[in-house]
Amino acid sequence: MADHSPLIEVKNLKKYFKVPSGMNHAVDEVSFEICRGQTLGVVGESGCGKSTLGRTIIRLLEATDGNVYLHGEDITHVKGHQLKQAREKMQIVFQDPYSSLNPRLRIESTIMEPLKYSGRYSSKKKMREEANRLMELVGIDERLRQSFPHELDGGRRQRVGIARALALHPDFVVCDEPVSALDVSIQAQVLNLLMDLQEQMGMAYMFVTHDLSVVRHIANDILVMYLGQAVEKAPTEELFHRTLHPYTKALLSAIPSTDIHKPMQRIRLKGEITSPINPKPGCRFAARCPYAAEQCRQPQQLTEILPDHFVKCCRCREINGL
Ligand SMILES: Nc1ncnc2c1ncn2[C@@H]1O[C@H](COP(=O)(O)OP(=O)(O)OP(=O)(O)O)[C@@H](O)[C@H]1O
Repeated sequence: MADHSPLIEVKNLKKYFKVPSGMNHAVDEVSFEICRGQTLGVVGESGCGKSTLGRTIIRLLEATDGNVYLHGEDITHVKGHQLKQAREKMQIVFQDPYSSLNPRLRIESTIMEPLKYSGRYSSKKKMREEANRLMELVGIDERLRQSFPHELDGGRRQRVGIARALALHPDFVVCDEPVSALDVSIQAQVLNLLMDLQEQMGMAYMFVTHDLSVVRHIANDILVMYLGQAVEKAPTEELFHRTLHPYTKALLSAIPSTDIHKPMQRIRLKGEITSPINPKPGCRFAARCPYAAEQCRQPQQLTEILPDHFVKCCRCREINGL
């Protein structure tokens, strides 16, 4: 029977950075859940807080406020042994497989590192066997296992990054732009590998990207971020077919249409991007929004406008004729 309880639950998560001119609200009250075997795509422009969100959830950064629950257990501030356990269950695949791999470690040793750290293996032989199993799982040829990272191409390096992330059987994986540094011809192979592994192992993915065609292919649900906040969240096809937030409409209009009968009208945003440092309480998109009005100066709530379709825009019903 399918398990519909959330594997990972994020509630009102905030991550602020202190900067000389004030506080950068990099992640501001973001909430969502992901169930086992499901993928949440997180999209938005550069600097909107996607990576900070992922890193805060898996405890690479300390949350300013809010909570993260893994299998229902609050792991936001756990320490010591509990933190080690939580970290093993939550892993990350980085964008640039080259800079995230130690150039002096051979591939096999790279994959054995987390196995060593876990203390779960009684001998080097057992660790090596497990590393070999992992390399086979991600399709790294036996002849490449003693190579150094610089001897592999980008796609194979990313396979190593994936094997390393999966070494301790995580339940939740943040995939932070895992294919954007790769050639287009290799991207599909790595995406298919991630999807196959998810099917076999049942992990939940948070898939960070600015490439909307990638996310449409891989995600069950999509969360759109703008300057640290979630502005729209819906199941993937619902979001593409019934886009409700003015920012998401602009974002999707940038994807080239494959339907010659429905050419997409590109919406070009004008106006200044609001600063994430000490932002005012109203809608952060208002300065660039063609529908901005007086009421947008008020704090906005993420509201369920249609079943399972949430939007943070007080004019949403009006501008979409709902
Ligand atoms: N260590 C840090 N100290 C101060 N500010 C930071 C730090 N890390 C990120 N930021 C700021 O937090 C905000 C969100 O950055 P983040 O890298 O999470 O965005 P992103 O959406 O992942 O961008 P990209 O797609 O370019 O990776 C930005 O304003 C960034 O300048």
